[in-house]
Amino acid sequence: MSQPILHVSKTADLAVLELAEFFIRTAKETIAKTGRFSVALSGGSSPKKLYELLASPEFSSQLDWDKVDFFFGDERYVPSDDPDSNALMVKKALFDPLHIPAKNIFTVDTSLPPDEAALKYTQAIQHRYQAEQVRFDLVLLGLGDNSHTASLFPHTPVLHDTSVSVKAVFLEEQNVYRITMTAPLINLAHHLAFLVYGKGKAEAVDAVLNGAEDIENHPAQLIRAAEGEVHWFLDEPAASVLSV
Ligand SMILES: O=C1O[C@H](COP(=O)(O)O)[C@@H](O)[C@H](O)[C@H]1O
Repeated sequence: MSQPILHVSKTADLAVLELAEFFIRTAKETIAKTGRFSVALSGGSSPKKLYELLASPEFSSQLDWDKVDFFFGDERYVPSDDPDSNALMVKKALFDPLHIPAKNIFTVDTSLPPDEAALKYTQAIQHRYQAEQVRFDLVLLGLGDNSHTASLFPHTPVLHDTSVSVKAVFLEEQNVYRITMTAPLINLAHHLAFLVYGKGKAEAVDAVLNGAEDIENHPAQLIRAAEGEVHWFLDEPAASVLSV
């Protein structure tokens, strides 16, 4: 299993720029080899800058976006027009500006009950890959200050789920459901890329990368590429307590 590859930039904007360049390079190489590029996007607030940069003329002109299939590593269990929706954030930042066709966007149907939404999403992913093994070309990930990634939150049953699928998870503290890819599904990706910036994430970054194994408290430790590479795009504040 390969070691994480760290890309530490002076500022958040520079970390986003380096990840945008990595995204385009990886997508072009994959499309040249296979004809398409499948990516599972992360949500929350950190990646909004990335999606807006990818939608800018400087970057959007570098890729045949019609050859990209967009999925979501996780989704909040809210209506599609809810401000907390990851898909709505990406729609505004990337899909609408680039006029991405609906046929290439695979979102979680949160109008269904949580478990049905998760099952339907699992089936949508399996259908896209047909009989081949479900391996995303790239999965983008964030990191919460509590070491969650996607919606793999501390002390939730999904941390021990060994299936290659999407599951519904109930977050007792927030009294909300989330829909998330399991770690085994994420780990099958050819490339995994975390985007983490800000001093508030520094302790979590160090605990995940250098701390003792403790997936209950630091679920992002579950992210270990089966055969691919795990990249961390960090700014200096987020990397500031990394024990060398
Ligand atoms: O709730 C979520 O949190 C993580 C981290 O978000 P960030 O804004 O702190 O980077 C995000 O990756 C995930 O997609 C989202 O649902």
